[in-house]
Amino acid sequence: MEAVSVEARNIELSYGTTKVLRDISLTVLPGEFFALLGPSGSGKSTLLRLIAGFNQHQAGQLLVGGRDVTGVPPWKRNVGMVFQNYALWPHMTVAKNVAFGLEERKLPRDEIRKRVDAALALVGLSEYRDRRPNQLSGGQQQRVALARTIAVEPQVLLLDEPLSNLDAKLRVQMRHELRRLHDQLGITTIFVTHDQEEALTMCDRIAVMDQGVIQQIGTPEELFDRPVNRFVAQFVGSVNLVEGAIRREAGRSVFASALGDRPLPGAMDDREGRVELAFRPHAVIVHDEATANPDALELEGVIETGEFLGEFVRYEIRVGESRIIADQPHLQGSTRIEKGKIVRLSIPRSEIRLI
Ligand SMILES: Nc1ncnc2c1ncn2[C@@H]1O[C@H](COP(=O)(O)OP(=O)(O)OP(=O)(O)O)[C@@H](O)[C@H]1O
Repeated sequence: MEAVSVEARNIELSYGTTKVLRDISLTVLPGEFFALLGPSGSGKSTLLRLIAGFNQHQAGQLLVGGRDVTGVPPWKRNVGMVFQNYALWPHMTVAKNVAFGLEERKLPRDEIRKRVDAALALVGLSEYRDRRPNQLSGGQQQRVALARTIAVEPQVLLLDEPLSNLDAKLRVQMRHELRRLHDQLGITTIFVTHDQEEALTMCDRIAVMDQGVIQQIGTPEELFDRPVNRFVAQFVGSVNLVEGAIRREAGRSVFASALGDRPLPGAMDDREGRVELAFRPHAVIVHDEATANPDALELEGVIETGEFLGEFVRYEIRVGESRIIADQPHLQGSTRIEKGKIVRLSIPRSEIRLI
């Protein structure tokens, strides 16, 4: 089946007087694996249910495969949704659960058998066809829900937090399985999650949502390296954010903030006035001696805490009136820097963004 695009144009949706989606515009390309990422209440499920046809918008347009589907009921949309709680029939076998939607559609028996077999094989559950849902693990139930949705051969696959009911290890494993399944089917897939790691690891592109507004759309690398605002910088990965003002002084840019007055690395920006400096904890280099590197922001601080996280140590370092988080890789045998020690920090110019 040919993959289709999904396009939202200036969509507005309110429940009563509460605005839940504001001016939503996005295009999911044919065959793309696309995430809607945001905190609880940001409107991502509402948008997904709108694409499925369970919600109606008050303004704007929704197009699937270039066709306006406004007002078209869910069962006529050729869109398949996997719900967070799987919604399997407890009294039916796995095979029956998968066949259910096909029987509803009154497909010939042979066709139903063929599609059920293919869908179960695809999710690796052929041997479990005669079990009931309560005889399966959470991950297996998840796969039945997927098989059931895939069996009806939808043009668009919608996944609402499909991994949130699984334990941590299985969640990571299912990420790979879902991605593999998507790549095999080539089906346009929209995935709702509040877990940034899930979105970054699995998806081609991500729309970050907050309070019913799309904050930024981009590839995982674009969102991580070039967040457009404070919200995206904080939500996608961890970040040091320092508010301050830049002024020109003797041909150099000086950044005045709770860190103190610090010269900025040369040619970083000729902007003046209020800005927010953003840099990732892993971009901070902690050392004993000042380096006077003209291509880095140089700071001095005192170690307040050092948290051992296995691959790295996360230090909280007091700099002036502010605190900086610095993640330092941990190698075999290296010891943690003790509390109270004075250290130098340098942040390479290329790792600093002005927001
Ligand atoms: N049927 C409804 N009636 C009124 N308000 C609703 C309804 N459904 C959702 N809302 C509100 O709409 C907003 C967005 O909800 P939505 O479920 O889309 O968010 P979400 O980002 O998916 O969050 P979560 O991850 O918690 O599901 C919330 O403030 C919620 O309280």
